[in-house]
Parts: sequence; structure tokens; C-alpha cells
Amino acid sequence: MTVLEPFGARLRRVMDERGPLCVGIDPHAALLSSWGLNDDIAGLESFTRTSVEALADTVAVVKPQMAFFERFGSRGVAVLERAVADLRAAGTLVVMDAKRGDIGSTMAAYAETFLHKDSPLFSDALTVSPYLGYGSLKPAVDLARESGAGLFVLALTSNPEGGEVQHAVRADGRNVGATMLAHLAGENAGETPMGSFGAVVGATLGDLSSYELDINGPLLAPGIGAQGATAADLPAVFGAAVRNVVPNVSRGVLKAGPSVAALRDAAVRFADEVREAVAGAV
Ligand SMILES: O=c1ccn([C@@H]2O[C@H](COP(=O)(O)O)[C@@H](O)[C@H]2O)c(=O)[nH]1
Repeated sequence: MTVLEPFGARLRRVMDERGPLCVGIDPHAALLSSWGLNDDIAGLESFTRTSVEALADTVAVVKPQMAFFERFGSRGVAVLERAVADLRAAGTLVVMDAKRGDIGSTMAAYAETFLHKDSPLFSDALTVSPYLGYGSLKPAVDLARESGAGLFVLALTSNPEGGEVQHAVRADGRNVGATMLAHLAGENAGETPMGSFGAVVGATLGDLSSYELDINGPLLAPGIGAQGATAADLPAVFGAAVRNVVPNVSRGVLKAGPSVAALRDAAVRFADEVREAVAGAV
């Protein structure tokens, strides 16, 4: 198997070159319609190709939302495979937002799908759910290390319902979200310039100073744009950890389509806002 440089090192370099913004490709039916496309495989293909053309050499990271491709069955997944290949060929890192999580033996199959270098869906990183227990993710952690990929573990998600699980307090007094952050800090210990095992922490959550966000790894922060957070909120939410934040915006950029130039402009505008907010904070 070809082995890549570790994801954390590749991510740090592209963040330094292009800024830290991640743009999502989320082909919602409503967006297809607003772009004048049908909610079918041809519409999905056109939407995805246009998004890739606009974003591939513009932003550091692109995060396809797998659910919107799976909606169309195997033909939708084929569209996604091509998008992943085209983005990666342009030097853009792909974070596959598939939020996989299962018992360890099944998790191994998910890991093969997204983290084995020879898989058609190989992605630079994968979002995973630790709610079958952090240890159930071990096959994905191991294969990511072997292939130079990364993971983003759901720790403190951007949606208001997440607190029911993530704020639950354990016997040791630490809540579940904080426990996930501690596991990740362990995975990343000693890595330079940063580790490959990131957390998903919503940009919508307000002051997170009670959490140990310094996990020596990236923090994928969805919630900018349609969910109400702004780039200017990032320093107040993340404090000193803001330099490891990869803020995500999906609908906020995609609604500018179908013009490639307008999509690119929207992405550049968000990227500039993020760069300014982060520069002012560090
Ligand atoms: O906590 C989370 C984890 C993942 N997401 C995903 O990010 C995008 C957000 O899209 P917007 O259009 O910018 O709201 C979407 O794919 C979610 O599934 C999240 O929002 N929050």
C-alpha cells in the first residue's frame, strides 16, 4: 500500500498555504433546484462537477457530505468517487463526512472503504462517531496511521441536540465530549507539526474555555453560515486552539452557485474572513 505523509502534516501545510477554510459539498435537493437542476443523477453530477471546479484549487479542504450522494444509490456514489479523485489530484484535501461508527469488526470494513489507499473512496480523512465507545474506532485509528490518513471524531457537535449525549457526565466527573478530546490528545501526543486525529467541535457552541481543546490535532468546526456562526466568532469559541481550527461552511458557499466564479468568490470571501479572524487572535 502506498503510504502518504501523515494527514496532520499535510493538513498543516495546506492550511498555511491556502488558509484553514473547509468548504462542504452538500447537494441538498433545495440547492439543486436553486441552481436550476433536477433532483436526479444528472443534476447531482452537474452540481458536483461545478463545485469541484470552483473549489479544487481555491480552498485547503473540501468535505463532501456522503449522505447526499448515497441518496442516489450506486450512481451517486460513483459521482462522489470521481469528485474525490479530482479534488485530490488538485492538491485539495478531502474529508469524507460519512460519520461511520460500529462495533470494531464492522468498523474495520468502514476503515477499508475510506482509509485504505487502494479504495476508490480513499479520503484524506473521515468523520467517525465514537458513540459505540472510543475503543470501537481502533481499526480506523490503526489503518489511518498505516496509510497516512486522518480521522475527525464527533466530540461536541454543532447541533443543539448533541448535548444530551456529549454533555452527559461520567463517573470521573468529566463529560463525554471532554473524554473524546482527551482520547484524541493521547493519539496525537508527540506528533509534529500536529497529529492526524482531529475532533469535530461546532463553531455554534459559544465559549468552550471549560474544555481542553489543545489536542495537538485539528478541530473541524462546522456551523459557519447556514447554522448561524460567523468567522468572527471563532476566537471567542476556541481561544488559543483557534490556530488548529478548520472551519467548515457548506450551504453558505453553495447557495452562490451555479456560477463557478460566484462560488469561488463566496469561498474566497469566507476564507478571507476566517484568515482575518484567526490572525487577529494569535
Ligand atoms: O457537528 C456537526 C458535524 C457535521 N456537520 C456537517 O457539516 C455540514 C454543515 O453544513 P452547513 O450547510 O454549513 O450547515 C453538513 O454536512 C453537516 O452534516 C455539522 O453541521 N455539524
